[in-house]
Amino acid sequence: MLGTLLLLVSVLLPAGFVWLQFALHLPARVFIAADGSAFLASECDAILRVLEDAAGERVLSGGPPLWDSAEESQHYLPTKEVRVAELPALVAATRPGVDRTLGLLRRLYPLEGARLRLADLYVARYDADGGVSGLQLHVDAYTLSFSVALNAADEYGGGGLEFDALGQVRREPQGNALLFPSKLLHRGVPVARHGTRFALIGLVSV
Ligand SMILES: O=C(O)CCC(=O)C(=O)O
Ligand SMILES: [Fe+2]
Repeated sequence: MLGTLLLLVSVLLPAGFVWLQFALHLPARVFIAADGSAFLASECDAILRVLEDAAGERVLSGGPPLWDSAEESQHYLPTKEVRVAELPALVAATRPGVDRTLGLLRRLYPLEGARLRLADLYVARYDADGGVSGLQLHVDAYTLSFSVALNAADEYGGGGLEFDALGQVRREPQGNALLFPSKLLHRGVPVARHGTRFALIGLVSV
């Protein structure tokens, strides 16, 4: 019994140490990947088209609504999310941009060559009328996070991603990605007045 316990501790200690290193020593910096360095506007349009088609098919087939599937959310908060892995066409449409974004994370944060693992990838939506309009202040469950603006900021009123420490709401143009350490407090500002905001969210463990 004691032998098993010791073995467990000796395995957990280095893993815990590595986690602490990254979680606590990452610079509290938010980077903006602009001008197609993360996602092209055309790739964002393609992603939204896949979602629109999938939502339509669900209605036709009488299946559960596409945007009803937030059980796997990391948040104990109401969200409207579609997991990318649920739809093969969504996996294909997001892959080039996700690969570029992971490359940027590798270059921008001091990760000492550590392997990055995409722990979760989903599209979040916020609607001005009805449903979920925003997401209250929180930290994410992993080490690094990114949020890609899938649609143009003039398609919704209010909205955007706010970082507590920056005291600034970022309403990015389509295709721009915000890259940040997961433990920086942030929130999805409620979409008010009109429209819908779509964001592709990636959570990365190191
Ligand atoms: O709305 C966003 O851009 C970020 C969403 C978010 O923080 C999350 O899903 O954890
Ligand atoms: Fe978050």
